Amino acid sequence: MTFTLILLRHGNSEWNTKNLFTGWVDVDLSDQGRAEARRAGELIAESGVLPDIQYTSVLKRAIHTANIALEVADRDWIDVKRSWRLNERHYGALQGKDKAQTLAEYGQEQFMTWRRSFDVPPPPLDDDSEFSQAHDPRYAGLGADLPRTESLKLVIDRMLPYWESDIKPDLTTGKTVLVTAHGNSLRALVKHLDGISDADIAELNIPTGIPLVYELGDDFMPTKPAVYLDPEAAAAGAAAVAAQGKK
Ligand SMILES: O=C(O)[C@@H](CO)OP(=O)(O)O
Repeated sequence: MTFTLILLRHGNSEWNTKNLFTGWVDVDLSDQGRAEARRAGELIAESGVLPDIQYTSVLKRAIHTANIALEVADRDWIDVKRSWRLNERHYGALQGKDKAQTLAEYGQEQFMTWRRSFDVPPPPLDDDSEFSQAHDPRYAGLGADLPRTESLKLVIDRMLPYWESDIKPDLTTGKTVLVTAHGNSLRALVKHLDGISDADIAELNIPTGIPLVYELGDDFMPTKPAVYLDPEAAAAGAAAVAAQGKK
């Protein structure tokens, strides 16, 4: 028995366009992002790999990407489940900061440690910051689970229990599952699925708006390498993410 999982990073957001660290700040898609979401829907429809259930984070850039893509693919009627556990990595005190300015201020090594190291979180974000989620009603029930900063390791720690408790059981019923989430929450899931080491995950960047299709075996691990539905655009998109901060 094999299972089908589609991963989709949200389209370009208003803060991707401005080159700002985003994390849990709930910014919307840019016009480019909405176009990428439509293209994702076309790619899904053309591939014939049609989702039966969709998962998203609780952030609107992922929710809107899924809505647009599924409408284009004529699958906007499928069930939806949302969880904060699929949110972007909480970027701590970097949320709202300009990536290029941060690189210039702190230097390449510190910048890359914050962005891509496995287990070094940025400094925590103050609850009084305009970019804090401490008083956001959607997280009212989280209590001590509400992060003030996260490393990729901490994202894995909060995301994998949800993979086990919700996503895997839906896959087990034979449903094709679409997970629409974020650069770093998807890096966390891809690290798990592809068995990428703590060191090598630094090199992995996920492009916006291009569906990535996995075939999983009985052990819920890939039976073969995952495939981007537009490999050329995916390579260019991943390179653009890697270069952020340099402009
Ligand atoms: O700012 C962010 O939240 C993320 C994704 O856009 O950025 P990065 O790729 O630098 O981890």
